Amino acid sequence: MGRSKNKKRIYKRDFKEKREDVWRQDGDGDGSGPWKDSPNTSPDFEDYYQQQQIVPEGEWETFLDVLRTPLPTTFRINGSGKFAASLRDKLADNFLTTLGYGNIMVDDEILQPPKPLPWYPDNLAWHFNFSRSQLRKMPALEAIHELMKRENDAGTITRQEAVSMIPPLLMDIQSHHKVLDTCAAPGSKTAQLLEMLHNGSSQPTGFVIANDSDAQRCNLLAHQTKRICSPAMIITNHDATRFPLVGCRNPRLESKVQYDRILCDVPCSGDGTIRKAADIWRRWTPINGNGLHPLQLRIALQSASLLKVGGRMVYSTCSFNPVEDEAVVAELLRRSVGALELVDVSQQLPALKRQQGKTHWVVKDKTGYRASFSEVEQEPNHKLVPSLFPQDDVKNMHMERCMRVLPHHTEGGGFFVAVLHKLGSLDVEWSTINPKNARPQQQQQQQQQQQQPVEVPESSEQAGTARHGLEASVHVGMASEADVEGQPLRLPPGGEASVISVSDAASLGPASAHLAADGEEPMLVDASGAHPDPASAGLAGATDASANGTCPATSGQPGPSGSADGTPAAERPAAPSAAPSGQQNTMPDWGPRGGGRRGRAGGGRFGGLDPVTHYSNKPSIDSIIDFFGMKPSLALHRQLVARSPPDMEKPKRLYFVSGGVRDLLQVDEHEQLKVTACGLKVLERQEFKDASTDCSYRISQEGLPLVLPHVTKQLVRLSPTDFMRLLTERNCSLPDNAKRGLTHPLQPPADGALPSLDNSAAPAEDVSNAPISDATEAPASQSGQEGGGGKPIPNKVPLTDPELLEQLNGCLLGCCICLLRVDDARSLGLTADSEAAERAMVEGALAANAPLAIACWRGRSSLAVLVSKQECSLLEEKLTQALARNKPQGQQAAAAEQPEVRPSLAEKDGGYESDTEEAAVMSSAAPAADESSSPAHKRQKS
Ligand SMILES: C[S@@+](CC[C@H](N)C(=O)[O-])C[C@H]1O[C@@H](n2cnc3c(N)ncnc32)[C@H](O)[C@@H]1O
Repeated sequence: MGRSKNKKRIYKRDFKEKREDVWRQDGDGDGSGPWKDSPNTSPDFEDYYQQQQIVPEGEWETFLDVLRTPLPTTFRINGSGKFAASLRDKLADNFLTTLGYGNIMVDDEILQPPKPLPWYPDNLAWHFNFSRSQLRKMPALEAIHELMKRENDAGTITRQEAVSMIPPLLMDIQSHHKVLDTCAAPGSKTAQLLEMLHNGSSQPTGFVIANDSDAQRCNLLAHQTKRICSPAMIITNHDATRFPLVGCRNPRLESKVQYDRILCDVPCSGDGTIRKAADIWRRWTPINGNGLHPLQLRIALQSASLLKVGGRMVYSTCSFNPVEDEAVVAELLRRSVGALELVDVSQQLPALKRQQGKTHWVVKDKTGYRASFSEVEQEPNHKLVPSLFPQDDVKNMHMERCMRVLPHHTEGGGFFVAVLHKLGSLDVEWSTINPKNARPQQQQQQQQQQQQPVEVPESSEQAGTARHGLEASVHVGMASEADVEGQPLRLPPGGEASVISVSDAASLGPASAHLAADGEEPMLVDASGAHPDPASAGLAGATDASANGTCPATSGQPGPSGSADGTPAAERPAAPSAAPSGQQNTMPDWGPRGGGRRGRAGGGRFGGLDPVTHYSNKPSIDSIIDFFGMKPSLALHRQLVARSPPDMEKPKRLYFVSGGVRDLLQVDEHEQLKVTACGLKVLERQEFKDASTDCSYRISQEGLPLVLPHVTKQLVRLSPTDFMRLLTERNCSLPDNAKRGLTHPLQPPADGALPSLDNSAAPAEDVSNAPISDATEAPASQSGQEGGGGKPIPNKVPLTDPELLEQLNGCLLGCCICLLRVDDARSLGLTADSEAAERAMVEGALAANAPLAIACWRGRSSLAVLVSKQECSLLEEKLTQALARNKPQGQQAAAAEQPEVRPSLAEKDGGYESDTEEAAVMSSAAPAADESSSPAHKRQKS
């Protein structure tokens, strides 16, 4: 099948990391940002929403007034449990000591101190409302803002709009759940979902798929979720209206993956964010909502078909508009014919004030308001579809269970949420979206929909109002999911093939028509091209590989979601974990996904992206296990993947995936999933040969929080002084008695290039600053020092702590992990040991509360860090703060009297202004006890 004209070729570069500055203050009400030229009024908007009666009587003016004020800044403390609670208390304490207990007056205006969101569980989400000019006027406020930025960088908090935190809280995520986030970028909700998945399990058996149709925005997703350090995440790049139903090829099987939880946070007109994006006032038109409705509906329909029976789906928008909200939900319920119902969540988040969903609304087009479709159906040129309108059946759908959150009720933005439960399989009635199968009355309706294209925004400006809405629909059909090695994928009889077909899509409006136009097959069709007969499916619960047979690929392994008896995977006895080191790996190889060499070189199923394949090179994995003394609790043999052709012996990077992700990839043998990222990078190739090891990999800094609890060798514990010194100098020499001769020289890569450092974490310049000049030894010219090749580094006092040297002597040359001594870490209030690290993961606070540890290189005569400068700065910051916090009282007071100017991370990176005032205000900014090695001390000396 040829490549469609409309398909956009995707390259790896589309997924390169680009960082969003989430702390940038948009529209802070002081004349900067989008508020500057905004009219803050729109007769159309006001008229439309008064007609819709979305605001309770008597509150209209307050509603409008609040919409014209900027949105407060809100953040969420990552994770849950003890770690999150202690950070919450620390922040609360910091706010109080910085701002005092009384009111804050700026320009005769009383400002409220930061306070917790009343409805968010355990006070783990906070908000504050200071404008940029207020920040400037009061250093204490600026200090708070800086603190937030630092904590955000360290991964302990996430800035997120308050209302956007609601959907995940209503999803009841458990660690064995298979979760799909259909429209996930930039990923604030995905991060929340992942934390919830980890709550209670360091290696959950479930997973989260974060999907977005926009390749560039998938990259934002990767960034947003990276700091969670979760092996249970997959990022995919599909049009959610055609998200593939993943399954085995074996025709006897019904091993289709369906999801326990699905979030449809769909593209919408976004007028609920008007306090943040004030230009919406100027660009607002009801036509946006009418145009987005079909896309939203198709995403919801496809999602519902991928939902497990018994599963929960949340549909949400940040739009006030009933045609994007209630109308979509109503049509979804209508087509499900009882297979879906709205869940009553009125008792959840009791402190959250909300409005019930509506049973009546009106639709507006260019000619005016319309109450029902019958008013327009005779008009030749109308562009409205029946599902935009309320119909009689809406009254029986419990629309009061939907919730609309209004800004003046919550001090936040506007939001709409509906929680749905799947009661049974979506059978014949569901497939009536295909006109061929429709009942006569429905056929008539659908023909009308087909003939009358939906009204869409006309100008590009109008289209731009939609939050990643219509513009995203041009991504439809980037890759042909229909074609598996030239053959349409066949479903077993009875497959719940409610995946929307081309003709279905055409019946739903212009974006769908585009689908049909590109001439692709539907993703899952039976041999005749029609939907298989779902009535015979009995499929609803039969989502497991084990339901009717055994998938050869998973033979002997539990299916991805549970057994035929419906027992969730998590409740079944665990499958044998990793093959212990040295033992035969009993895991059958997955076989090449997607039919072998189909990566970039081979033209690729998803042109430009190498396939994700199981890494099963036993000798290589054994050597890693042996070198680092990895415990069998980390199932390296079973759960390592690489982004490379399956026969590549030593790929550059190895990623660890959770059992759930592994099962999913294994079942997705047709490589239907267009995976742009998955798992956690734990190992990077390192070209060296030492007499004592064949290990070709070093541990990547990014993967340390996950790997560390399972490592028993190559661990080096340092005092805070030496640890700080290592972080600031990045390369420390060793005294003569710790120098090592080599039986076999370590070999630099063939091209003479530096071993690659943590590429994703380190920008290119950091790599050029890498402290190792060859694979054997710490730096020569690159770190501005002499040395290398075993020569001592002049002007450097070597590390001399005998205990440390003894440990280094016990290490093999090569990668080692440096971390704080257990007692020191504990007394500084930092995570110290593997048990605590495990607990941090179990609480979903992964990276942020991992032990202070750093991947290093034990060379012949030096110890050098293997991470970027930025990474070192973050750790340095964390240690400095811990040392300052734990200073004896007297020293803290002295430090407060004579505040020292400590270079903030931001300042060092050239990102923000100097934080002189902050240093004066925040006790945590006082210099470290370890004066000689603190950055401040170094600066003073210089
Ligand atoms: C409202 S945003 C999602 C926000 C996100 N859930 C979060 O919490 O950060 C909508 C997203 O849907 C994506 N999108 C638009 N059309 C889509 C489609 N057909 N399939 C999948 N994603 C789509 C956009 O690229 C955009 O990132």
